[in-house]
Amino acid sequence: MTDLSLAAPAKLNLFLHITGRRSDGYHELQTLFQLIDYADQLHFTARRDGEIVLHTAFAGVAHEDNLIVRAARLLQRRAGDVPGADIRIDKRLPMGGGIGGGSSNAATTLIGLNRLWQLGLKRGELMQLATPLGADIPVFIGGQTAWAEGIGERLTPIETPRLWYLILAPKCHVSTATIFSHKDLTRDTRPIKVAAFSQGGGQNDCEPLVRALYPEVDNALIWLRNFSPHARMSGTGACVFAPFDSESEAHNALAQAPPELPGFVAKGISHSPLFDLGSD
Ligand SMILES: C[C@](O)(CO)[C@H](O)COP(=O)(O)OP(=O)(O)OC[C@H]1O[C@@H](n2ccc(N)nc2=O)[C@H](O)[C@@H]1O
Ligand SMILES: Nc1ncnc2c1ncn2[C@@H]1O[C@H](COP(=O)(O)OP(=O)(O)OP(=O)(O)O)[C@@H](O)[C@H]1O
Repeated sequence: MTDLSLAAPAKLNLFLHITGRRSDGYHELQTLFQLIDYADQLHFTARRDGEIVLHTAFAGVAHEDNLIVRAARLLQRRAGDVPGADIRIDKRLPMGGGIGGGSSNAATTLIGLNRLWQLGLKRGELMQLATPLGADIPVFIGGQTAWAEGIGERLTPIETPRLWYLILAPKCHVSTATIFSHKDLTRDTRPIKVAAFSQGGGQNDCEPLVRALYPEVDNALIWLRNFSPHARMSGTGACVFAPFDSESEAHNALAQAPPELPGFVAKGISHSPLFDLGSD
């Protein structure tokens, strides 16, 4: 019997500027993390023997490399003696899609096991613990749509217009590490203020490079721009998205998508279900 089931929602990077590079190789960036109501679902059950067992197999990802298992072990190391957990996941988010699937799974695991094991760690403590595991994890632990700086971990919650998004997942896998280490990546965008973004400024600095390397992403953006001039890539891709005022407009566009462009429609949300679970 499952003790706790929690969602792990996706994010879109409404824009992504790379403003510099730190001495440890990580990039300084500015982005707006828009949370959406499209999610994986994780199920946690306590064990008695201290083991962490993920029962759902992922193609191409070893058990110990899975961000769910790595997050659970991180918390276990921090907490010491814990009962362990059986974990299952209903996976919907495309892997390597730039919409934060792995990071969100890790965040939900930390919030879920913190509750299941009754550790009482505060949200800020979980965020700090998680940042070395993935720069995108803190925003999911926070559970709020946010403006982000630093390597993506300095977060300021922000209200965004209530929009629907059509997200397309071209059938290619883009490695975040490959894009961030590429010689042709633009790394010197000047920082902007929130107001400049709200007035229509901002772009995704990874987009030109990923489009050049992956024709599937390029074609997806060309197709989507027939419906919206605001179509953009999320993160380091491969997913691209466009905003719509209504759910029906987004579904109407999705219905016309060619077979090589699977996708889904999601609503932008200001708070995820995890927001109510963390304690500050
Ligand atoms: C592209 C974004 O998804 C935008 O939200 C994130 O910046 C990526 O976040 P993430 O997938 O959680 O990234 P990590 O797992 O921490 O790092 C993956 C790879 O991207 C590089 N990386 C990541 C974030 C960042 N600010 N600068 C980087 O250079 C890291 O060096 C690493 O090689
Ligand atoms: N639980 C997990 N879910 C998805 N991918 C995972 C998971 N654990 C490990 N991975 C590995 O991490 C890689 C990146 O996964 P993820 O879905 O987070 O990328 P992404 O969508 O590009 O995310 P981001 O926007 O954070 O860069 C995957 O290709 C996979 O090899």
